[in-house]
Amino acid sequence: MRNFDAIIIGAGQAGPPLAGRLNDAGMSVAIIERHLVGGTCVNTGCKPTKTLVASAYAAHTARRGGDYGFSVGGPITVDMKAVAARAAKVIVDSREGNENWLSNMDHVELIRGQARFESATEIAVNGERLTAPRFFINVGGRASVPEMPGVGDVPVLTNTDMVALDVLPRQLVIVGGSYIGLEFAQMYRRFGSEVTIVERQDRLIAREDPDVSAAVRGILEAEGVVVRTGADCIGFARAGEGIAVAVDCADDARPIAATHVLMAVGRRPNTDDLGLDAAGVAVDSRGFITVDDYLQTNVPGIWALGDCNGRGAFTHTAYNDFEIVAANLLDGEDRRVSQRLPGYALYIDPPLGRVGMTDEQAGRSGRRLLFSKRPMTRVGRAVEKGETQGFMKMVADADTRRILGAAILGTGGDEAIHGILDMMNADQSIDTLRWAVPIHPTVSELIPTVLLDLATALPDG
Ligand SMILES: Cc1cc2nc3c(=O)[nH]c(=O)nc-3n(C[C@H](O)[C@H](O)[C@H](O)COP(=O)(O)OP(=O)(O)OC[C@H]3O[C@@H](n4cnc5c(N)ncnc54)[C@H](O)[C@@H]3O)c2cc1C
Ligand SMILES: NC(=O)c1ccc[n+]([C@@H]2O[C@H](COP(=O)([O-])OP(=O)(O)OC[C@H]3O[C@@H](n4cnc5c(N)ncnc54)[C@H](O)[C@@H]3O)[C@@H](O)[C@H]2O)c1
Repeated sequence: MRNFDAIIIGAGQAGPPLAGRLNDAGMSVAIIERHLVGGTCVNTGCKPTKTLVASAYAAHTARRGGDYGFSVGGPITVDMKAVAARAAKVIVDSREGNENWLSNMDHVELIRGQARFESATEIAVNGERLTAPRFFINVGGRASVPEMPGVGDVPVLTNTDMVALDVLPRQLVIVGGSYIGLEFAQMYRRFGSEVTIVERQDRLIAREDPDVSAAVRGILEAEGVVVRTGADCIGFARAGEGIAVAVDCADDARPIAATHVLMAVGRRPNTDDLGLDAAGVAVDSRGFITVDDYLQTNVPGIWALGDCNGRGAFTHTAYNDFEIVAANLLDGEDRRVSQRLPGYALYIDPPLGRVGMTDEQAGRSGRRLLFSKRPMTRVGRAVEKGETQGFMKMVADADTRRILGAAILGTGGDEAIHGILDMMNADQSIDTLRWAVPIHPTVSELIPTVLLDLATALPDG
């Protein structure tokens, strides 16, 4: 039995920076990783997808050359081997950077293998037992492939397969119309595939307001992505060399022909093979580890960080989990998850930047509200770039004069949203930016204008 001051399970987005802080505090740390250092984000998530999105954007812009006054002298075709190689390099560089970072920590040992709790104070890895007074679980999640008619009879891809694909699917059917589904849908359409999104709910990305869902759908359909919402009878069958994907229950409904099927219907936590029972760590009905506001599990000395605790599903929330735990343990602070503002981006083009409540959530909060909305056709920077799809909008509390939420679906929306996110984090009134002098021409320069336009009803109702 080897003894450490701390054991971290999983080298994803929270584990390595936590190892760094504990190391700097002089603690001996074992960090266990069963697969690839960097976890989902680096190897099969954010990094490769945003690299692929960039390739798709470049191809799309080249096809739009005529809009900008140039031509490329022939049809734009995509070399999927080169596209995949570019993504692979970004992955490997990032992973190696993470590995080097960990190996340079004097008191940290990276152990490759599957960790499993034997008790609340012991884990087994590679047949060896390790013990520590503190455990930090950062095991992340994986794509969920639910039981659906015929799902076991056909090959089904997940994000892990998609980022490694170096061929162009002729007919790609994507089940699930949220972050993963929409990002892959647009990029593969731009690479040249026929793409159909099949979504069970009656609109895409249904956690957003209906106007956001509708605009996102319009953006994708304008590029030739087929969208089938309200899909109530999804099923799969082999059809010759390909796959037939049933969508609707109607008797006369025809299945969609696919060469490839991507399953993008959510993720499940990697908690089923961790021996949590032996440690007595509680999970919820979906397997997410139950934590309190400080990310402590029900067992003293065991914390859970990142996707596996169900309190966030993003790299920045996993990283913030590390910041919270480190600040409380090492800096004597009182940081809590409930202090975190929800913010995220959807990386279709143009991207959707989001912070705080949707209009619908704000409406349900019972507050007196102010709304403001501006189409990107009235944002100079968007006009100049020839990228005028989308809008920016905001909802605020009429009494406290605080912004409650905002969405920027438009060029640069993933960056510009931070002007609002920072204001909300600083708990500033909507009047604060009255005399700000933003830089022209930017998308952000319209944020004070949108704030000044806040009114009790949107112009369109
Ligand atoms: C396609 C896709 C695109 C995404 N894009 C974005 C984006 O643009 N922006 C964003 O913020 N988020 C994005 N995400 C989400 C983001 O990747 C995750 O939120 C983030 O990686 C979570 O980090 P984590 O540390 O909790 O878990 P992970 O990164 O999943 O790391 C967990 C690690 O634990 C290891 N592990 C698991 N069980 C064990 C065990 N028993 N023993 C040892 N090791 C174990 C795993 O191998 C893994 O390396 C995306 C996700 C996907 C799938
Ligand atoms: N830009 C980003 O930050 C980014 C990008 C990709 C992934 N992610 C993370 O990855 C996680 C997983 O993304 P995701 O898109 O797979 O999941 P999700 O949970 O966001 O959405 C799943 C979608 O699939 C639909 N769905 C569920 N079951 C279905 C079924 N049986 N048939 C048809 N449709 C069904 C849901 O209605 C929903 O629209 C997200 O929570 C997100 O945090 C983030």
